[in-house]
Amino acid sequence: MGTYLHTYKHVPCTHFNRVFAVIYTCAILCLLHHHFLTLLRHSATFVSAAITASFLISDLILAFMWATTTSFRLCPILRETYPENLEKVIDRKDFPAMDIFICTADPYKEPPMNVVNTALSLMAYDYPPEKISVYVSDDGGSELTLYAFMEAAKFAKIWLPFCRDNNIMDRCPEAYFSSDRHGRPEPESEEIKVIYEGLKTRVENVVERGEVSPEYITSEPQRETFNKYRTPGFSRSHHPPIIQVLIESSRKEKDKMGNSMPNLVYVSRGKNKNSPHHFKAGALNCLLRVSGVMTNAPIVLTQDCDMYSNDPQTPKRALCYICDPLVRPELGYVQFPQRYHGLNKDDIYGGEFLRLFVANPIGMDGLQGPSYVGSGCFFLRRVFFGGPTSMVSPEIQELRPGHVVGTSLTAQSIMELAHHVAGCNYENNTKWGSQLGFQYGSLVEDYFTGYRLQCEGWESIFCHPSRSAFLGDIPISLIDAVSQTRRWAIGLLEVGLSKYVPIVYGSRHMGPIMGLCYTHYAFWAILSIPITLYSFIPQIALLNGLCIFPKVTNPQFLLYIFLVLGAYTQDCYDFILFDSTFKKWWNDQRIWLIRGLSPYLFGLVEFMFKQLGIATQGFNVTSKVQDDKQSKRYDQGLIEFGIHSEMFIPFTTASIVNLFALVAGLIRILSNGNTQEFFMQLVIAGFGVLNSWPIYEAMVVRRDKGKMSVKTIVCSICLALVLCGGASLIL
Ligand SMILES: O=c1ccn([C@@H]2O[C@H](COP(=O)(O)OP(=O)(O)O[C@H]3O[C@H](CO)[C@@H](O)[C@H](O)[C@H]3O)[C@@H](O)[C@H]2O)c(=O)[nH]1
Ligand SMILES: [Mn+2]
Repeated sequence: MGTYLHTYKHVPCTHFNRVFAVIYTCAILCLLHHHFLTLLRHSATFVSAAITASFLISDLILAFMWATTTSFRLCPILRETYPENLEKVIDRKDFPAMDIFICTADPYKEPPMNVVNTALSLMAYDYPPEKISVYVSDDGGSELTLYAFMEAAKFAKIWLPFCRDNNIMDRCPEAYFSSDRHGRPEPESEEIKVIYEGLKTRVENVVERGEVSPEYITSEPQRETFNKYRTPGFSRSHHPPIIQVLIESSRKEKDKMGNSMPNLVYVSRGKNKNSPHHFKAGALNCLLRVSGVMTNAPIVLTQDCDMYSNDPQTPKRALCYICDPLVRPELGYVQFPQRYHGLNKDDIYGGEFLRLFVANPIGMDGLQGPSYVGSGCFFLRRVFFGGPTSMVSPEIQELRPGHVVGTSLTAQSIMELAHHVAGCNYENNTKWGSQLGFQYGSLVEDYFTGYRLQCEGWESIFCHPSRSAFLGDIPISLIDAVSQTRRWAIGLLEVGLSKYVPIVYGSRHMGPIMGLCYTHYAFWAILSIPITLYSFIPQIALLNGLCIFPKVTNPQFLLYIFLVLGAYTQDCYDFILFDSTFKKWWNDQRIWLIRGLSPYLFGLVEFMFKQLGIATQGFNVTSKVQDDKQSKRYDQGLIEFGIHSEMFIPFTTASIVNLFALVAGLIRILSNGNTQEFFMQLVIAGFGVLNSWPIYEAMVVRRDKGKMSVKTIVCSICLALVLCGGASLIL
């Protein structure tokens, strides 16, 4: 292999994809043409015109989304890295320094013990420790999190040498101790486990009590620090900045074996009820500044608090691109995919987001590179300060990307400046959030930031090694899953309909195909329109004996079959191609329908409210707490409804209407023997019923706590009756 640091190859089916795209486009045009003609010629009544128009709109949206999806299939590439060759190109002592950012926002939704595990796994990277600085942003402003990290700092002195000396792969303690390790256990692992369990018990006790009780506070400086959280008027949304250096590498702080340690810094940025704090983007910008003042490493890794490292080689893989002597000067970031642990066998909530996190980035990798997905991304710090050829300077010298930090982190001048740049009013009248740092103005700051960077001319690379670089938590209840998707849908629309409309602005700066890729995400929410129309109109028409699709003998019928089967087969093929399974695909297509009828729909409505100035929810953090019974039901593959939510009503109503329609349609056929006319409507209703199976089970069969609530069922039945009854009056 020589001394290649990385190679790439094209995905095998690319030529086929291109040819298929042309054929499929022709078929779409035929269908749209047919819809137009019907609308013009055969719309005798208002009802038939309305039905034709709604299918025209639906099919236009589906065609548009299909075209955007196709842009990911035109030039996909697969890369490979060779970290074992890295040290032939660059000396270990010349590895660039790295600032690692971990964000957490709520000690009750994001248990501090998990955050600590993430931090430890990253501190234990196979990388010169003195070059690593881990910054933890605590948006929850919580002494619980700080306490957990104080304890973790002590444990790190044992854990890091243990991992290094035994060359452990699972450097996240929880993952290491809970995996069944085959063969001989590492020496000392039992003693370390006892120490780890002690740490865990203390942290969990403290979290349970909701405060750090006096017996856990061992020194006067510690007491002073915790007192900061207890001053009158202190709340998570209103407090001065708190910065605590827990491990300082240069202060000769050594681990148990006498080796250097990485820096570990806790930051809870200042907040004030009157100024917006911009959620995660605000937290990251604060860390960019604080780290800029303290270490100013040229490489920055952003990490969600639940995304622990699963492979200690990861930073070296990133260096394979960043330190490649032949690298393009526009390289801005290396993105690793978000992967998850604890998915159930067939991934009932489609939580893997295979398309979003694997297939699409592979598609964009052959163009200008993948979008940024919020976690697992190694940036060059320089990208946060303007385009590759047009530097934007920060307000103060110390924040410039090339600035060299001389003194110790804890020097008084440095600490003062760090507190200053972490203050809640620091950003007023500055360029942070627009021209500097992570972008403000969207609930998906990751997508928006990546998009703006690529428009500025930065390129990116997708690194997808076979052993996942990071593993995170996924939502294991339906309400969490749909709430997360709703937040994304809103955030994406915020970008899609801002002054940076991807199809116009994006295409102008990155070319039409990249523009289409970004457009695809921006308009997820409008998929709710065709999905909702197709879930109700054919079925209600069938209930009322109204035939709205071509007969089986009509050539138009073949067109429909080709379009539907073509899209579904290609979708399924992608899953198989990227090492997934048929069953996962099946669940994914079901959750796609549910998303259309729930988070996308609600996201679209909420976005419109937001435009009208009606207050809506902000960044609602996804819960990472695991309830044992709930986890068990998840592992059994049961969908968790449990509580009542208005978000469950549309798809439950749809499942009822589809069932009514299928039964009524079958009765009609049995009584007059004519299958031809209603065949397509029957198939659609049948497909709906097939997809709704778990919903019926949750309504009638299940007895566990995750079954559907009576309130949801009653509301949905009423709504279904109103819809069907209302329709029979009009039709
Ligand atoms: O005010 C906030 C809100 C959130 N977070 C952190 O942001 C991260 C992501 O939050 P989470 O609730 O896990 O959201 P997800 O929807 O699971 O996250 C996905 O979507 C987000 C954008 O909506 C991206 O930022 C994430 O990287 C991506 O994993 C977590 O570490 C939070 O602690 C903050 O630091 N401050
Ligand atoms: Mn998350």
